[in-house]
Amino acid sequence: MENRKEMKTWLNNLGLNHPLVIAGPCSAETEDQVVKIAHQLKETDTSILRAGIWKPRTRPGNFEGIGAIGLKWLQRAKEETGLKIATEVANKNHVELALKADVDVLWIGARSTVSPFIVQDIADALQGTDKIVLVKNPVNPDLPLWLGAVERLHDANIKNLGVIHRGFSTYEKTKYRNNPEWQIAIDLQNEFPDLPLILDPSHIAGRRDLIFDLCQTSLDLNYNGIMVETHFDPNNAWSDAKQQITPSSLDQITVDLKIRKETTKASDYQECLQNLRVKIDVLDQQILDALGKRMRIADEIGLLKKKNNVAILQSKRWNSILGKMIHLGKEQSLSEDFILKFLKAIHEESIKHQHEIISD
Ligand SMILES: O=C(O)C(=O)C[C@]1(C(=O)O)C=C[C@@H](O)C=C1
Repeated sequence: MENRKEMKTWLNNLGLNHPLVIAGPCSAETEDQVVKIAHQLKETDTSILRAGIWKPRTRPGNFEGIGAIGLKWLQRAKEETGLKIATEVANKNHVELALKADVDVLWIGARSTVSPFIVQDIADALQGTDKIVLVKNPVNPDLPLWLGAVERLHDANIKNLGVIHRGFSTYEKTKYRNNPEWQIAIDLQNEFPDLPLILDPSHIAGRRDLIFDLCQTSLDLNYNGIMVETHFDPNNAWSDAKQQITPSSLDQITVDLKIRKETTKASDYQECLQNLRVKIDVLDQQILDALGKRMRIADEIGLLKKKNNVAILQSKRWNSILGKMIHLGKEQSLSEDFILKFLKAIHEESIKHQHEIISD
């Protein structure tokens, strides 16, 4: 699969002058709930109403979705509000029922994206559809697996594709329910700049107070839209109560979000930017020169160790470098996390060089 301008056609055809907003309850609970939320969302920037009908839960015993009856409620909401409707599909049966109910947007959930078997079954069932199909990232941080799922759909002649970034599972507890790992979405955009990319801040955050900041970060990273779980009574939602917000909070978020343009031709901006980028280019060159010089010294140490039959790894020395550099980094407003990543990469390369020298 290659990037093509036409990947964005379905999004452009919506004719929006703001990022795409997909919103609606985590789960369809009752007919009244779905229809009421749809009417409230109609008054916001929302174009697509979402609701889970079949809910994959981590552990059994939680509400697992209302099932096919919910599709009728979505259809009614669509008729009354004109919003497009979206739901998650996880197998051939779901696909058939959703297509029969004329669901406009089908998404593949994170737990399905991890399995090429499941994705292939869904792709086969969707073969050639003109519906919009969105692929959530797999639960594990694996870009090829995510793109592989999109490719399977693309190979099934499905043209209206997009991806949803919902974050990645981690064993350690962080402030997020699912770690954003923004770099993965940045790498995805580098490879497929025209594949519509939508943020699901609800599943990344797991709690409503983080949703605004996540949305703002995504817009600063050129995402094309957001998918936000909304409910008129979030605290009493049957699933994911902590991460849902009211339609009016969503409305406020879209008002407060700063939508930045991809770039501008304004001459003062271009001139200033050019000057600053020249400075960065010079510094990048200096950093590379310094890294090259450092590596040649590590090579000399490697030779010395070889002659004297000394081990490559010198933990005491390495820890003292780390401690000193973290301290110096702080003086330059560089985070400990960054300094650690940066130095570890240098150390790894240094060890690789010395290993080649010693085993030569
Ligand atoms: O000081 C050494 O012994 C080195 O080989 C240099 C170096 C480094 O790159 O800084 C590399 C490997 C050791 O684990 C410690 C430090």
